[in-house]
Amino acid sequence: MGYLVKEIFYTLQGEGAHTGRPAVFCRMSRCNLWTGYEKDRHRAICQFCDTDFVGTDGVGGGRFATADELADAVAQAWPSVSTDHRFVVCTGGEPLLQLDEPAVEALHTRGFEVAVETNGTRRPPRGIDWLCVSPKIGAELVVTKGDELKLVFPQEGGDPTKFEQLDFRFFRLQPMDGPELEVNTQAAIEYCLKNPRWTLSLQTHKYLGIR
Ligand SMILES: C[S@@+](CC[C@H](N)C(=O)[O-])C[C@H]1O[C@@H](n2cnc3c(N)ncnc32)[C@H](O)[C@@H]1O
Ligand SMILES: Nc1nc2[nH]cc(C(=O)O)c2c(=O)[nH]1
Ligand code: SF4
Ligand SMILES: [Mg+2]
Repeated sequence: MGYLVKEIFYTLQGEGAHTGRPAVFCRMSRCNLWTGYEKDRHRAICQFCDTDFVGTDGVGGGRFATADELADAVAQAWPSVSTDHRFVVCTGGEPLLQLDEPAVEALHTRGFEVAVETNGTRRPPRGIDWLCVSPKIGAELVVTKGDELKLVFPQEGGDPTKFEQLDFRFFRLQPMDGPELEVNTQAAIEYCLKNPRWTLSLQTHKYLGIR
């Protein structure tokens, strides 16, 4: 068993409410909505993924046998020994296939606030400090409350009004990256202007040229 991790790296959170905040990203391997192989993309439930989450071969990646080993690797990526302002974003792939309560506890023990980016198809363990759910049309959403709902926009059959009654503090539209990014960004801007409950989330790291 253990935890399979694609990569662990330190950068600024690029998206959502914590945009600009220094964070260690712990990108877990594997997803339940796509194999991660290009040959399978056309038949995946989630077809627009911008991420390589296959294997454990990225910077800082590997197989960590225990929660303590995983949390030690995350702590090692934080630039100072000071535990002030420590922040980890668990993402993937789909982190909730692997992230469990012992891992969250081990990260807390090392002074980390724990954020998660999830597709919302798996129940989160207790103790997560910031839960960002990004629903995928065609996949059952089981996580109906959290801190931030970040809808990639537009998605066929993904009218934002479908999500407005859920129990989140922030509702964001994130333009779908890909060949239509510019058009999608304009559409998201227009949607937010007309429906002010929704606010724009840009993938600022891509504009800044950081990871
Ligand atoms: C790679 S996913 C990993 C976490 C989780 N599997 C999920 O989907 O939320 C991280 C974030 O990137 C978003 N994302 C993935 N591909 C995107 C794209 N082409 N354009 C905009 N956002 C995208 C996801 O919706 C999610 O909010
Ligand atoms: N800088 C930066 N911010 C991010 N926010 C969410 C990301 C993700 O892939 O989950 C991500 C990422 O890959 N890089
Ligand atoms: S659910 Fe997340 S990690 Fe999985 S394929 Fe979609 S965007 Fe990528
Ligand atoms: Mg990303």
